[in-house]
Amino acid sequence: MPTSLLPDSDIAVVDFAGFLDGSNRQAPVADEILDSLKRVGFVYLLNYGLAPDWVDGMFAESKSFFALPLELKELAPHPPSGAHHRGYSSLGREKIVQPTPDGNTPSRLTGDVKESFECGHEDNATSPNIWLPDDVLPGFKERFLEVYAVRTFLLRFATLHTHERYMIQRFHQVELDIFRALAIAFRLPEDYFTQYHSGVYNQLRLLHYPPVSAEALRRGDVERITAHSDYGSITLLLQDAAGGLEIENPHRPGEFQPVPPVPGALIVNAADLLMRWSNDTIRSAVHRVRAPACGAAQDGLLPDRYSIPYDFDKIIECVPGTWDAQRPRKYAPVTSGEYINTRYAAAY
Ligand SMILES: O=C(O)CCC(=O)C(=O)O
Ligand SMILES: [Fe+2]
Repeated sequence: MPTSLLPDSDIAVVDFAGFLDGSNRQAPVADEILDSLKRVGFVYLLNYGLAPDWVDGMFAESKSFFALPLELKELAPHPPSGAHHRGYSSLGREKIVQPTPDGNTPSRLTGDVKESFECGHEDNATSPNIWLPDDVLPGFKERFLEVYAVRTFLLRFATLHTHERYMIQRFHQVELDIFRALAIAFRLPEDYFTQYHSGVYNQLRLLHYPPVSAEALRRGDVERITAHSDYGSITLLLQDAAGGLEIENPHRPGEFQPVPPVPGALIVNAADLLMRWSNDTIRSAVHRVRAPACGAAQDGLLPDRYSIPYDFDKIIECVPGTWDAQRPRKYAPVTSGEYINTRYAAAY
């Protein structure tokens, strides 16, 4: 059984510590994660391996970036095409769209009420990073890259290597741990998924949703981020306490339920390629950011919301055990770069 389910939600809150320290590597931790991803496509992880003060530092970094005047943020402009998804996108530039079941991509006239900054691995030659000039926000680039590769001392290795320090890719390491758990839950070799996740094609996004009228959001006149499913394999999402994230109710399509902030938790949500990879046994849930049930100030405005999604790529053929003569493979193998670039290209 899941560690717990939130009230009014089907999403499990799973303590990952036992998996990381090796004391609970088999079921139930791995099974709970897979179970929640199959039922709802989302799971919360506690004690997932990133220190709370480091996460706070990421949000502080994000706030200093977005607090810059527009003309300075525009010194790292996102290119006109969404296929090169890097740099700064001002309010309304990104218009997330969800393909219809027949595969068409609708176009949108107005953009999401959010601004974003995207960055990836420095070794990704197909989508080079776009940085601000060094003197605009000194140290920003270095601190950002630290997310990918940082010399650090992780507690969980402390007992094994007490006097060494490790070059570690922090988010990437979390990703690999989650995929190890998923492989165990699928009763596959532990490296079944990790071998496809080099980390080079991953991206980190800083998102800022400025104050907006709660009423206008509820009426659907404006969107913070419109209903969509994610494109890659999984997304790791850090959200602040503002609220507003919702997923489509797995039992009542078309209705949405909140994914409320859980202090200290990382949200893990399965994306389209993992759904495809699992022959649709895992859900890639449609989600959006609207107005939380409470939270608007007296003037009717919702406060700022900051979130930090990190997502992945690679690719992708149906996992053994999810298909057989009765339930044939639904999808041919696909390379994720190709698939993901098509989806981002449609959003600009
Ligand atoms: O801000 C959020 O919490 C949602 C972000 C999101 O869904 C995305 O970037 O795909
Ligand atoms: Fe998303």
